[in-house]
Amino acid sequence: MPAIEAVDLCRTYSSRTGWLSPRRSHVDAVRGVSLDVGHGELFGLLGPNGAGKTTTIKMLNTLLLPTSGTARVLGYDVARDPVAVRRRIGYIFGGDRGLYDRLSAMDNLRYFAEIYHVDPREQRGRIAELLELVGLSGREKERVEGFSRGMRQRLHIARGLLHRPDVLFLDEPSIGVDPVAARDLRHTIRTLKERGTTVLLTTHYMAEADELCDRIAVIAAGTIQALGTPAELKARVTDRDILEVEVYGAGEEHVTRIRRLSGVEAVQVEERGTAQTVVVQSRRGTDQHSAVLTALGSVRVGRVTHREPSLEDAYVAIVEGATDSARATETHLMPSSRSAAGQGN
Ligand SMILES: Nc1ncnc2c1ncn2[C@@H]1O[C@H](COP(=O)(O)OP(=O)(O)OP(=O)(O)O)[C@@H](O)[C@H]1O
Repeated sequence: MPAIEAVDLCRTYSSRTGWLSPRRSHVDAVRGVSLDVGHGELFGLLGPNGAGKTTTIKMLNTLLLPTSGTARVLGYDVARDPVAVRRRIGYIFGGDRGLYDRLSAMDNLRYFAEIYHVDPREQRGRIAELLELVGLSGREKERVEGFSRGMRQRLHIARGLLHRPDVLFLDEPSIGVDPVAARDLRHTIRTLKERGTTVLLTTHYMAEADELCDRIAVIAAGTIQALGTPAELKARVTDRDILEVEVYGAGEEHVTRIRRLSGVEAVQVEERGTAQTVVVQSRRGTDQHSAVLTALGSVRVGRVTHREPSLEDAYVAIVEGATDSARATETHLMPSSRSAAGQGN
């Protein structure tokens, strides 16, 4: 039996908008997600903003009811047995919520230990052990308001582990933390895995996912687009050459021109202060160097480098593939919807 099992999970949000003439709108946030996470596995959920990651996690940890489909955590059905699920899981999300700033780290943990019904005789020992695990020993008497973002995140993790959950949901734990704090967080997450905790992690940082995850599901537009080990996902782009071009002031028209070049499979633009890095994925052997420079026209160009494909390139290829097929479906649907409108006139 897997630690987490989802079968065809769907969630539609319905909301009313407008006051005088209210209208109901629907968003299909998750559309048929199926996955299994093994005991002690560190499983990553990656995807662009709005892909449905948080909605999926919230259905698995009982905060949201699925519209359809089923999910079990440690054998308990999330919809029918939410209390049994909650007793055995921890949920840690990035950001500022969930801690009391005016209290010390120790008082925060004592307070949550009470809420989680941790046996009073065990509280002291467990809190000391968790402070050690997350590297906050010696800082426990300080108020949380003086903590850096990284320290807060580590305190969040300690809080989420107070009741010794077997399964931990980590929703973007490293959001907004500096590289050194992010490395410490990764160390903590790895230690949790070594201790046998099952972890479901969402992150926007590919290097983090590559380093930590046993398997990864890439989710876009509410469905799983690819699932496999980091090596398996990377294997999808081993037949590609990667060209990185540092530019100053490239616009959408330049990116579109590069996308249209024969042999180009995907283009991604990363903003880096005043500069941008245009990452061009092309079929292996189709040298794009001069064609890309021509497409950039008079845009100032800095360093140009060729490199091996990474997990991030695989991710971009998968997400762009999903966007292209969604566009193709829309285009495919458009003529018939137009003609339907035409018939009505
Ligand atoms: N409470 C809500 N009511 C209506 N729509 C919602 C609600 N929560 C999320 N959505 C919509 O559902 C879709 C999926 O959102 P979700 O937060 O699950 O994505 P995500 O992958 O976690 O995104 P991010 O990386 O930005 O956190 C988005 O289109 C979002 O706007």
